[in-house]
Amino acid sequence: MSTATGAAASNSLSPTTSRRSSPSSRILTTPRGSLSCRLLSSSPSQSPLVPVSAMASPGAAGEAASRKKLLIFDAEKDLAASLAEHAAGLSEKFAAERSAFTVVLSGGSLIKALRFLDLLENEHRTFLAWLSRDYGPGRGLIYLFIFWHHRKLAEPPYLEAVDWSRWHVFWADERVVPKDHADSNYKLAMDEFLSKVPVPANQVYAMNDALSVEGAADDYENCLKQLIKNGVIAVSPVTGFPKFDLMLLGMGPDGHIASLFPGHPIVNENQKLVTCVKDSPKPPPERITFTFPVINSSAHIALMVTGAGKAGAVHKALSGNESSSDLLPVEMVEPQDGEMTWFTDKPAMSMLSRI
Ligand SMILES: O=C1O[C@H](COP(=O)(O)O)[C@@H](O)[C@H](O)[C@H]1O
Repeated sequence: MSTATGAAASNSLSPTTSRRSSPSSRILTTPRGSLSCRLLSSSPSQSPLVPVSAMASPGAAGEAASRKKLLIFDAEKDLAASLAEHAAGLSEKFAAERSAFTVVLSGGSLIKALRFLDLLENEHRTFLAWLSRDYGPGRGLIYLFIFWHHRKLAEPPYLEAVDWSRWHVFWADERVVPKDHADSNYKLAMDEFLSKVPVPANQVYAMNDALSVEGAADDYENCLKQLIKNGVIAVSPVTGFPKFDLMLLGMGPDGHIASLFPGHPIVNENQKLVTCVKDSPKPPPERITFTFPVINSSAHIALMVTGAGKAGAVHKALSGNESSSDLLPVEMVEPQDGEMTWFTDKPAMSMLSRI
């Protein structure tokens, strides 16, 4: 059995998750291959999970196992910490290797999981509440004094350890609305994440919101091509498409990723880097999105899927009962020149049976 080498175990930048979690590892096999599976739980013996169904091809499964990993967390904060460690570790690796770290964001719930800052502050609040309750308000006040006094040291390690100047930030998809609109993925990321970390503003590549949906897609594709010429974005020698260092994806309850929706013809786009949709089933209707060849050429894909509302799509994706002509977009995420890690929780996995 191969063991998942998730970020929590491998990254030296922060010990937070490995300190708090008690991991156990398994292989999750599916008809379309297998996933190295790590169950991260504060009480692993009580944790349910994990699905196994017949493996179609041992050879292909072995290859897929090395490319796909599944992490299942008990608590949202542990998932967020592990995702943060994963991103920080890759940032360190790529900044050293190629002086740039190209990161692709999505919208939705993923962004909440990237809020590195709130994570530790919440932990301080919890610790403070415990200290005050069990040892009296005096101890709580002393801790509060030390915390504020050493506030810079107490801030999450990423702020100091990550070389944010190497980050180049993109979006896997964007809703075609003004940048200050509540539906904008750019606004969400700026408000919740990018405004809290010192990524240089000229390395944040937003969609041009002054253009039509077609114009915005072409403009974003041209932006990518220019950055390939400049050497900021790598190219996959396997696919010939841009190879982003880290692609952060979420998944909708219907199994969509980025703005690639089930049954929409653009899921079959195999030439363009960026395309558009004018009839998105989820509002707003006009969106631009990376195509599958770009997504699947990434060096690292992190797919964050949490909550019971996603359990149906997760079940379909990981149990593989449907014919290949009926794949959900999430099932079409297949790294061609890299690896993929699912960051999930137990509610999202709840429709899958135990091993
Ligand atoms: O519309 C979108 O939805 C997906 C999933 O969002 P979530 O809130 O269910 O996690 C998101 O990944 C995508 O970027 C966004 O445009």
